[in-house]
Amino acid sequence: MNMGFERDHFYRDVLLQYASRTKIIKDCIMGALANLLELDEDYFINRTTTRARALARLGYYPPCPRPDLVSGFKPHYDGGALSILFVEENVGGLQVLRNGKWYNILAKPYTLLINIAECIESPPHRVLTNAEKERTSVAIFYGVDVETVVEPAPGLLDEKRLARFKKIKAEDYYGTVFGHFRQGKRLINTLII
Ligand SMILES: O=C(O)CCC(=O)C(=O)O
Ligand SMILES: [Fe+2]
Repeated sequence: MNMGFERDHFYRDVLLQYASRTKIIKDCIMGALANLLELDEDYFINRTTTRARALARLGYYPPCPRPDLVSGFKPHYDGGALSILFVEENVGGLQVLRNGKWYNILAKPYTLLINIAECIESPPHRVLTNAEKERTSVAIFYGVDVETVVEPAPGLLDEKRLARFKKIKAEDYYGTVFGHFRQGKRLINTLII
């Protein structure tokens, strides 16, 4: 019997089911966010659905004897539209930067952490290593439609609120965003007007 195949198959089914269910959450949040910003309710949903990529990243952080010297995940901004993160409870490590201070984000049982990503506005975050406990996480990154243009929403601009960033085709965004990340730079900074 090919146990490897059986396992892979099961794993794929679970991941697909998880991703399609969290996609419903993604659409709820995209709709609510558009409503809050007084844009058309479908504004973000239309740009993150048809040919949008979704990516899963499974993180395993082994215990590390020197958390003071080794980071789990360097400070970064998530790419795309929205990330949904499932982390182990009781193992901290995730931190978000706000007003120059890193805040611990603790996971409660049965909760998902939602992170707005860079095409809307991502907070910088990082993961610290833990000296005693191992940690696993499942992140699903919901991206933007490859045929869309990432731009300041026209509905949010007027003569007093001018665009602060140039537009970029989603295709070009994805083509260059990881290269910038690897170099410790931010693509968005190259779009400042
Ligand atoms: O593992 C985590 O808790 C966060 C990982 C993360 O920020 C990412 O994969 O972008
Ligand atoms: Fe992240």
